[in-house]
Amino acid sequence: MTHAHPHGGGMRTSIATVCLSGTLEDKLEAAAAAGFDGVEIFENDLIASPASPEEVGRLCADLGLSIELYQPFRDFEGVDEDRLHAGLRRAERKFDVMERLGTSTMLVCSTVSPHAVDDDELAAAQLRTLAEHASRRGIRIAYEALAWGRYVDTWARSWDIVRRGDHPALGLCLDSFHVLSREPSPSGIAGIPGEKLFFLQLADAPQLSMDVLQWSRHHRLFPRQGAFDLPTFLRDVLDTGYSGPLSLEVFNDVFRQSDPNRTAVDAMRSLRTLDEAVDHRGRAVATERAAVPATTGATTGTATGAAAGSLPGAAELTGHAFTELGVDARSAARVERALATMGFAHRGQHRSKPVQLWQQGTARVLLNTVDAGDEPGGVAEIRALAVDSLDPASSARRAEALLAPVLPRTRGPAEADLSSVAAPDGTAVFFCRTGAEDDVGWLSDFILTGTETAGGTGLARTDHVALTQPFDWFDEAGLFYRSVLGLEPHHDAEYAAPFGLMRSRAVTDVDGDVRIALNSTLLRRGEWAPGVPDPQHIAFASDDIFASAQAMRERGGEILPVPDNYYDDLEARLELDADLIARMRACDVLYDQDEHGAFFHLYTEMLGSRVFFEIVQRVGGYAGYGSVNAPVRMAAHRRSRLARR
Ligand SMILES: O=C(O)c1ccc(O)c(O)c1
Ligand SMILES: [Mg+2]
Repeated sequence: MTHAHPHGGGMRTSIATVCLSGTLEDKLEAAAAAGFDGVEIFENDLIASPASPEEVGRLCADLGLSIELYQPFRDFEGVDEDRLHAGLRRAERKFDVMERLGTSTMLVCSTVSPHAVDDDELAAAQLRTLAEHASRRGIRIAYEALAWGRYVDTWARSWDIVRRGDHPALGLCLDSFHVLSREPSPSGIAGIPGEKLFFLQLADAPQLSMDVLQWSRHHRLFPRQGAFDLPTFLRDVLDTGYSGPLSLEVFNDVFRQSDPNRTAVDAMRSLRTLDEAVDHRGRAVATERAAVPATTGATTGTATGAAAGSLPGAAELTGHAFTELGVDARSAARVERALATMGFAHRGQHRSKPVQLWQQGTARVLLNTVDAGDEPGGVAEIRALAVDSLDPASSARRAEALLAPVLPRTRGPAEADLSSVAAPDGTAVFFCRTGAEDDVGWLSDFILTGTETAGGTGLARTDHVALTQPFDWFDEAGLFYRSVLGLEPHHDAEYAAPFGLMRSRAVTDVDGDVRIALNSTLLRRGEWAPGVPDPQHIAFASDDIFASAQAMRERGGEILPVPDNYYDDLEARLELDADLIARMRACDVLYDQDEHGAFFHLYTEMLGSRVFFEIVQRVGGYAGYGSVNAPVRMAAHRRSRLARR
């Protein structure tokens, strides 16, 4: 079902000033720069501004922003006569402000006042009076049920009151947080008449069991960053015939402190991604890949048109093409030795740049020599990851349409015309088509050394790339990879590690050909955490990890030692074959299992400042990343670093 929008030009996009950090002026400039059509002005932002309402109105107009809403007006309804008159007087003064700003919709949220009474008939009558006053000024009232409202705390009850109020200037404001925090799959929204739906606020959130007010005020996220089913919610709202803006209203402790320009871009990317999810999936399947023929790079009409310009569907990805490590004079030998003992061959040398190509199977690692830093052991970090796409040009256009910063070509390791964009943490993401007939030929930038990859240790391909994200960018990064590469998030996990709580989330394509694992500390890290600047790693897939481990040891490879206690615990927890445990113990192989199958993995030591390698074997469709074993790995890395001091 497609929604031809009545105005043809697509729905307006809007963002509440409360989503962004800084002064009102900072917020407005950031919203405009990210391409929003309008804003919700939060009263506190206006009160703190030295600009008069007229000046704010003019600034918005100059920036091309409409003021879609003024909010919030609190604790109005369900009161005695004296309080009603005080409320109406207060409202008239706010209508004055709105007139001077040039905006005509005021949000009234359901009362939390101890003076209010539980009487929907009274609330409806008083809101009708408010709407009557508003309509004389050309203003409309949008009534919103706060999830923690004193009496009115569901959308259904707020809609019932609006209906009873029965005034053309009285309508409903739906806020996805208030609705979905209480009712994950609400029914009946599509039955609201579109003309009574005055405003729509969109916010996502992680699934948390906590006080709903705290949940709302601290943990909201932009759509597709959390756990709410926003595509279905938005579909329902569009089915009403709603034609107002799609407005983001996200209260989030991190966004309140972050560069507003960056947050506004994240917000716009989120809206475009949501818009596409509504459009592509119809009603039910959240994880289905967009049914767009990848090789045509076809663009899709979107449900709301909120994706300004056209958003090419995500092209099918077929694997990791390469991962680029930056190494310096001190770390290079160690990284090269680790690759050699893992059975990689130094297969090529770049024609004009200090870049080596190492390969085994289809697993490719580029070593790019960079300037030395001051880390003990030398710099070693992941600078780029490259995916193979059936249509790299379309992938690059999609990334641009999703506001990914396009990187200058000189930044890349290749001379072929490879497009790349910067992920939130600065990692470059390249789109390749390695070995295809119409390959842009990044491999031909390398002069082959003649060393062949035969005689490796049985590593077939890159299984996943794991990137540690700065605390503040975790949700932004998850949305970035999800939307730009068309991946789906899986395996959110939290675990207690030696240096703090960790959070991990993987984003993968449907076939598991491209897997990116994101990790972060759950809280900001203090001073105590070890001198490890956020480790990163590349995992390679083996079909026989014991043979790979054996071959690696024969070449003098160092496998990260795993404590005996780990195997004793494994023996206690799981009924595994004693021989199997003995083999794991002998090879320092870790183990995990899920409902699909089993997972065996081993690690190298830390190489240089922050990189190590992993070898993994997935058996029977195991879909995770062994995060249960991460604390053991972290403790072992800590020990080996101390030993090397
Ligand atoms: O947290 C609040 O008080 C608050 C205020 C206005 C809103 O629109 C909202 O959703 C929440
Ligand atoms: Mg709201």
